[in-house]
Amino acid sequence: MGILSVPGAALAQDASPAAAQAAKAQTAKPNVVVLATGGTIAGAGASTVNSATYTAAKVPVDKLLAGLPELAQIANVRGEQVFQIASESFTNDNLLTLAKRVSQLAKQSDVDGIVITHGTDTLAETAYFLSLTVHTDKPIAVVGSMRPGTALSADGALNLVNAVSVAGSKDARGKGVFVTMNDEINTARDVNKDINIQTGAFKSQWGPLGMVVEGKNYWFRAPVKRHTMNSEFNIDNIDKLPQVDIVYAYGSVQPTAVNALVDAGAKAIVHAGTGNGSVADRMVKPLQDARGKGVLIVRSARVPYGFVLRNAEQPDDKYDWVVAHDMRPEKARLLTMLALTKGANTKELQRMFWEY
Ligand SMILES: NC(=O)C[C@H](N)C(=O)O
Repeated sequence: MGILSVPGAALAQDASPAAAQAAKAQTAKPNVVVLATGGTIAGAGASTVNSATYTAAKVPVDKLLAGLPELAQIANVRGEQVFQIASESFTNDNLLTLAKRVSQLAKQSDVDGIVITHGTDTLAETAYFLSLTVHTDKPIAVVGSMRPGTALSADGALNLVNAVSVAGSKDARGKGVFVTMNDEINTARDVNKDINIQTGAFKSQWGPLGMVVEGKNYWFRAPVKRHTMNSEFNIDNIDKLPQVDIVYAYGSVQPTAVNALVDAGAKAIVHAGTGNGSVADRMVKPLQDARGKGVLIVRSARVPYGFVLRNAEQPDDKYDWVVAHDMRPEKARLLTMLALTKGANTKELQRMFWEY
């Protein structure tokens, strides 16, 4: 073995404690904590051909990590089981518990990055919630899989290795919360689940930030919207989220749902409108009435791409409504809930939709 290949060989020239420490820091692996919440990445099917028929949230985190010896080459990894649920069953309480734990860990000097394993159905929502509420510049990677580990061509193993790699990387610092699926690094704000049966399910309409290939990150863009360190929301100060619900638009839609939600105490209603957030004529009055009772109205679109323009389709200024910009209804709901924890009015909420 040549002298150059001996780790710490440089110490031979300068054996001072400071130099030794610097050399150690250079070769030391990052400490990454994996918070497991369930989902298909922890799922198991009856046979290798069961890629879509299986039970989610079965495999405990220690078993998941033990099955991936590759992780030890990238980082010092330890796991914590926060929940064991399929992500369609996530609640506001789950979001609060998870975000508070992420925030605690991010403050620890012995943690360099955090990975959250999660079901894919609401993964993009949780990732966005974390990016809005956790004040840290440490990388947070949220990851899932489209196939259980028992299936042929299971995608969870590489997705998780890539998540740990990104969470442990210095070059990912300050860039917020990521979703690392299918070799791509997407920013939490933009990414959504767009396909429900293939491994390339997560897409951002504005493109990924980069890719992970063989444990190395290749960055092409950086997020421009406010997140993590620059957010005005802080999970350490939030213990409860207000009721915000979504009303879906379709031909023949009736005001039944809007009226029921107002009666049930909704503080805001996100309208998942057709086209550019358009609203059926028979829905305008019920939404105006809701606004009259103090309920915030957010006009979003059920169309997955593009963005809703203010005062196009409906006179938002006149009705005192807010537009969700390019946020899908389920993500618009999260930002609206957080805005309400600060007592935001429609003007402030609209400002937030432009900024986050
Ligand atoms: N691929 C998945 O993870 C889907 C599953 N239903 C979940 O979100 O937990």
